[in-house]
Amino acid sequence: MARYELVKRSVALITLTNPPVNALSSAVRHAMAKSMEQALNDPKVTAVVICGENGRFCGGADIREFAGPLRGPPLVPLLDAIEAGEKPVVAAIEGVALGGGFELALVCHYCIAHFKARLGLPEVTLGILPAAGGTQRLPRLIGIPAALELITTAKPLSSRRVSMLTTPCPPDLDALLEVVTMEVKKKARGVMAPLACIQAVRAAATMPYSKGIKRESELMATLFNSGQARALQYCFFAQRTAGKWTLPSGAQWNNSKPREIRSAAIIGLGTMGRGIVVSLARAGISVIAVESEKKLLETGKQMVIGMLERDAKRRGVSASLNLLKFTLSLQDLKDVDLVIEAVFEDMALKKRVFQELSKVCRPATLLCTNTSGLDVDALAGVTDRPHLVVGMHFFSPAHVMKLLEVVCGPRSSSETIATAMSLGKRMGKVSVAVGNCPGFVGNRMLKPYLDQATFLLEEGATPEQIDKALEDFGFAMGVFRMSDLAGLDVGWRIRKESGLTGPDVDPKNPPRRRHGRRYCPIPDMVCEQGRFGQKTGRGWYMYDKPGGTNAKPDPLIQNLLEMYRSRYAIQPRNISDKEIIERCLFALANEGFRILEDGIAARPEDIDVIYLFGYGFPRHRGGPMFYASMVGLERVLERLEHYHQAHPDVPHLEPSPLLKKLVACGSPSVQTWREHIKTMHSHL
Ligand SMILES: C/C=C(\C)C(=O)SCCNC(=O)CCNC(=O)[C@H](O)C(C)(C)COP(=O)(O)OP(=O)(O)OC[C@H]1O[C@@H](n2cnc3c(N)ncnc32)[C@H](O)[C@@H]1OP(=O)(O)O
Repeated sequence: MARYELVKRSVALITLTNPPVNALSSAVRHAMAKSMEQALNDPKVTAVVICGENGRFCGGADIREFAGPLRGPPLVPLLDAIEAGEKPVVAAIEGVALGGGFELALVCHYCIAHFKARLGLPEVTLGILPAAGGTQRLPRLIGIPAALELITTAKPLSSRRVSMLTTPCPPDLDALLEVVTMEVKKKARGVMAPLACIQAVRAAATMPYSKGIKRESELMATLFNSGQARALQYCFFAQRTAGKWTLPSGAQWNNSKPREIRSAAIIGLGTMGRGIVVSLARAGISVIAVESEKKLLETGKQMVIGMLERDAKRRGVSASLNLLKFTLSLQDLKDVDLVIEAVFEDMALKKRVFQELSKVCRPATLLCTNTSGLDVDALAGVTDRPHLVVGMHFFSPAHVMKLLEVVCGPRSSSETIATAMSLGKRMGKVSVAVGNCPGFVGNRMLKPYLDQATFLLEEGATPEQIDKALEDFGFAMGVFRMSDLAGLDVGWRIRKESGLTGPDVDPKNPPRRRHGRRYCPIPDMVCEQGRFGQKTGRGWYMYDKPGGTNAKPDPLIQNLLEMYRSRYAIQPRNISDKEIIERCLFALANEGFRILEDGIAARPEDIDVIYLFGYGFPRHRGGPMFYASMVGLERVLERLEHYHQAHPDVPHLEPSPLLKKLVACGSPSVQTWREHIKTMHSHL
């Protein structure tokens, strides 16, 4: 846990040895305390060097230990003792010095850092604050403005006995803190940890060290047991768990070898295709982009080049334009390692593309589809290599959004899945393996969520009221603003294709029940007026111009809602924010439980990661499944039963069997749900 060596008969070298990141677990703290004592007591030792094994100084406290009672020596006295020691202590930093690791470096009298080392205080991302002296020593060392920036983000430095310094303080401290508070509130709506960080730094500026450190620990005590801290720490592990896919066959992330992908092709240079080309080129992969018409090819080419050049400028690197080739001919794809189809969301068209690819590409080429919800296996079925077909569902804009759903068809081989997952990682995506069903995980869950929002409109709410409730909950965008951004015509087309709406529907009296369940025709009525969202300058809101982003409530929508309600004799009622949140989010989580039952997602963490990275679910709420567990499964069940009784024609509100089962088992923690799903069927 910490190795002690005497070097050159006078220097004690203490090496932290806790792979993979040398986290400060209780065993490490214990070993460090012992080693420090040995060094300080040995008259031969004139100086101490602390470093970490395997090129990593220290990743901070062991986050896994947060869930249990404190064991072993606490960190603060250990660090205070190092700082106060009579012998000079040097932190030799390679790799990372994060959180407690950085605070350890801060108490050392000298720091030597490799130029590639990353030093920072990421505690806020876990819903807590740097409570091993970080908020007290850092402002003393680098001043309030820089410390504030680092504590709410991350950065470097070194010195000695920092707690003895006075904090350099700007004359307009209150104004500065006010500005930072406003910024933090705007960026991280409702998140407690950054605000507590600001209070702790205020203490560094206004109190002596002994009082400041006390304030730091009080603030930490409030955060440490908060639901937000639990949610953010859950997210940290969920993100890492999500990459660890596993199939019922036993094939999984650590026993399936991905293929090396050197060249790829993208079919279709629409918004999605362009984003995927940029992501691939940025990852250093040669890309051939294919379009069906010269004009579309030229437009797509110019857009891709512009995107890559702007991106390279921002990152201070040169744009990898030499990796790109643009063509109108599928014949050019005969030698590529992998193809991603990103054509229009039309099954017949996609099938034609896959049949063509089967003929053109060499037999070993992987064929992937970027469909957002169509049957991946039906596409595999028209090829000569169903085992090499897999879904790679990117989210728009694909060069920005981190999420990638890797859709495993029943015939996708483990090597194919491993390759798609590994390619996603190489492109900097958070990849989650999911099963094949309409809408996969993300879009399948979106339906009940959107349905509830539109039912609430019928019953008396407005788009802005619903959006405000969701934004106050923490979503970056409410459901109607998000729909305007994505384009309302996409859902309209899908509803038409699935027979839910179309020319047979009486436009004057559209029925409110379709396919045997409640249906809200308002979204269709909005589309019939040519209101497709931001791109047309009108949607659920109005915008200054087509493509505008500044959403304003539109009196025409208000009129439409009033006329609609009076046509169907609906008496509008006052709807509380609580009802909005419960109906939208419990319906969302309820579908998540069904997805787990159906074996479309392997674990709740996968669903939560999809919602965090693909749908703007607030991280400090942990994701829909974690949120349900925090509310209490019993309460979620009771509320769903209540709403289902009030709306029996909405099957999505009927509590899922898995939710009932978990409640019957005493509402176990989200991390153990998997044990209760084990016996169920898996589509992965
Ligand atoms: C009070 C609070 C105090 C004093 C604190 O210090 S709070 C902790 C502050 N530290 C952090 O938030 C750092 C968290 N870790 C990371 O950001 C990254 O893991 C890393 C930059 C250190 C390394 O990144 P990378 O090389 O990509 O590796 P992974 O992220 O995949 O991690 C490898 C495995 O190590 C586990 N891990 C990482 N950090 C910790 C930690 N601090 N405590 C416990 N475990 C940690 C991580 O979960 C991975 O585990 P497996 O998935 O492989 O099982």
